[in-house]
Amino acid sequence: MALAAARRLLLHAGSRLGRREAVDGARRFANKRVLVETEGPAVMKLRNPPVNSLSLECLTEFTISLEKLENDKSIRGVILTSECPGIFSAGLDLLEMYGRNPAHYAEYWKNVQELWLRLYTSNMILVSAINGASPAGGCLLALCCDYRVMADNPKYTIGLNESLLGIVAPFWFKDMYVNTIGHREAERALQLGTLFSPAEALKVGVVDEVVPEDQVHSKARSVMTKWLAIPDHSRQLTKNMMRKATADNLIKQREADIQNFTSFISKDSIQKSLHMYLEKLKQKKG
Ligand SMILES: CCCCC/C=C/CCC/C=C/CC(=O)SCCNC(=O)CCNC(=O)[C@H](O)C(C)(C)COP(=O)(O)OP(=O)(O)OC[C@H]1O[C@@H](n2cnc3c(N)ncnc32)[C@H](O)[C@@H]1OP(=O)(O)O
Repeated sequence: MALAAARRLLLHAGSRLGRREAVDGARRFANKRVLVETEGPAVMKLRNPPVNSLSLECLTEFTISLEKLENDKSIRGVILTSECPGIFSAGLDLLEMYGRNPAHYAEYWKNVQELWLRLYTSNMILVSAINGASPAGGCLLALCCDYRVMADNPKYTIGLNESLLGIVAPFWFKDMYVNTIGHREAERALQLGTLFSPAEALKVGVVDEVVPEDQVHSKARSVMTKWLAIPDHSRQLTKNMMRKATADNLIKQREADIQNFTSFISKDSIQKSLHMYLEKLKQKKG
């Protein structure tokens, strides 16, 4: 209920902002954590500092922005990137999965599923300009895209590292990984929780291209131009043919997946693992 109300408020605020900024001449709309520019190829920028973690608010704003773009028939493609220096996205917000109650976990997971289903089955062309670290849920966002361009900076890593946190990537994360890099590579990377450097990610197929950091956005734009030259109807039908079974696999068991997540994440042993991981992140500073 609370989330539905927040969603209505955000939609309302989003459209108000949209109108005001259009009057200024810049075709863009924004909410607090997501900025969307629709001048030229549409660009969606995550801006949830310090690390673009996907908090419930961030997920909601992201989903709403995507919905608005999907409803605008003049927009055929979106570049997904980050406004936080050195970070694409740190993935799901650990604080949404730690020390909360089961109802909160269920609500959070429903919204994670929702964003994934929308991104993965989007009719639009999605290109990610990965301009920073992209672990776990950050990698998931990138994997939903049709093409991934990553900055050539060895400090940036990408991959599904859940097992390093003592948690398990859900079956639909795994399915998408298998679809992208094949069964053997996915099996190894998931068990080890591998975070790939850009060069390794390119080799294994987690990303499609690695370019110098200052060329990530221009490369993403030129990729978009190429993809936009393909007729929408044939490209969309092909994308649907490739992805539908994977998405349907979650759709048919959404409720069970929410229950699984809620009971798994509520376990004392899992909460303890998350606590230790969060402490490790804190200690890294000191
Ligand atoms: C068998 C049945 C299974 C059923 C299903 C069950 C499944 C559970 C599966 C759940 C899936 C989860 C997927 C995820 O996405 S989990 C999140 C994984 N993310 C990470 O591991 C990233 C952790 N972060 C980092 O590695 C680094 O922060 C960094 C992104 C590389 C950036 O490094 P740096 O620039 O040095 O910044 P700091 O490390 O100092 O961080 C700043 C600040 O941000 C906090 N933080 C970092 N990441 C997160 C996060 N993901 N969520 C929340 N908060 C985060 C960090 O703690 C610092 O906070 P303080 O300033 O307060 O210390």
